[in-house]
Amino acid sequence: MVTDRPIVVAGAGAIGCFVGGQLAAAGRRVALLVRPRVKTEIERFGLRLTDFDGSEQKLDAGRLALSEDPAIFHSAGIVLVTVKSADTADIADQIVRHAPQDAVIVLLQNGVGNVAVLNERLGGRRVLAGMVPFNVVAMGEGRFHRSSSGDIQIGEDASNTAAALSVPGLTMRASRDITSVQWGKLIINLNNALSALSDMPLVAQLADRDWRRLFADQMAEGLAALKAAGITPVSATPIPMSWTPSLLRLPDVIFNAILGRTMKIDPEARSSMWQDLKQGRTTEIDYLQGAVIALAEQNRVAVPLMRRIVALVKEAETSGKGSPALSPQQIRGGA
Ligand SMILES: NC(=O)C1=CN([C@@H]2O[C@H](COP(=O)(O)OP(=O)(O)OC[C@H]3O[C@@H](n4cnc5c(N)ncnc54)[C@H](OP(=O)(O)O)[C@@H]3O)[C@@H](O)[C@H]2O)C=CC1
Ligand SMILES: CC(C)(CO)C(=O)C(=O)O
Repeated sequence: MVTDRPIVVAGAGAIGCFVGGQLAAAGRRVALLVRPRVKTEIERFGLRLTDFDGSEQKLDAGRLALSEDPAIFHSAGIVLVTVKSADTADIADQIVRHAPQDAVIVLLQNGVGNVAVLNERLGGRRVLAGMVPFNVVAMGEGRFHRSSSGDIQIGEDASNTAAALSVPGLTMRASRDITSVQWGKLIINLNNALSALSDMPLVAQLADRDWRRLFADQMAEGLAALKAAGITPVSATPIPMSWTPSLLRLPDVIFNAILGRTMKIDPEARSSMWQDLKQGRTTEIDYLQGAVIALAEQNRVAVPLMRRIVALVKEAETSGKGSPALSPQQIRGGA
């Protein structure tokens, strides 16, 4: 059975180390395909997984197999793809070369296009799309901090892979409509760019009505583009998608009371795009805003704010100086 074989994390960074670490802590056989710097970090410090609720797990490096060699896929039962979207095609080619034909491939990535890239390259293999609602920040010295709540969702399958991957501290739920769930997450991920441009932690940013109005305006453009394309996103949060822009525009006191009751986010949460700018890496903007802009173009929907945000993120990528720490007014600038 594939579930008796190791779970291999393909490209372990923030999400891969946290998810792989939770599975290993629960006694699953886990192997991480890692870059040399991540391997050295884990070998030196082990893994320390901290959570927004204050819980913590520590694992010695010996509890996981670590390698930078894709031959590590050779006996995989399940492969968790946790690379950034731009690396999906490369990792797919490595999976084709090294993983057994019957391994189940599960995508734990943002964006909606990765599943097609994998299906195209992995023709005939079992590929399940997924959606990770929570935030993980790589804090250094082997610490990976989950700073917000929510359960991972993956596509439903006959073998119930979601149940096979659920352990204490990490629940995966099966979804019958994972594509709509991924679109719902993409709409939330439109804020990754604002978080990256603001240089603010998510909690501080969401506590400020000017930032929320900007997020709501961008989200309204996104929802209009999806509607024109006939896509009905499923909310990735406990709040229905169609209410979210109005909710974001509410005064601080009311918004904070609703947020506090529906989601847990701690002060350390930062979007993955903020982490990319900080580390001088190319962001996933083309796979997030880019996917919506493509739909908007096909359906002649105007998305001027989103286009301006893409231009600002690209400028920040080119400058290589991390977040430009812009204000909402500076971002609105030419839109
Ligand atoms: N971080 C978060 O809070 C969340 C992230 N996500 C999504 O999850 C996905 C992963 O994000 P995240 O974990 O933050 O990304 P990271 O960049 O932290 O992790 C990806 C890791 O994969 C490595 N990698 C890429 N290709 C290979 C390869 N061929 N062999 C070995 N290692 C490789 C990267 O190394 P290198 O950088 O050197 O290429 C990097 O260390 C993204 O789609 C993101 O949008 C979703 C929800 C929340
Ligand atoms: C923060 C979060 C969970 C939502 O925007 C995310 O998906 C990311 O950082 O990429």
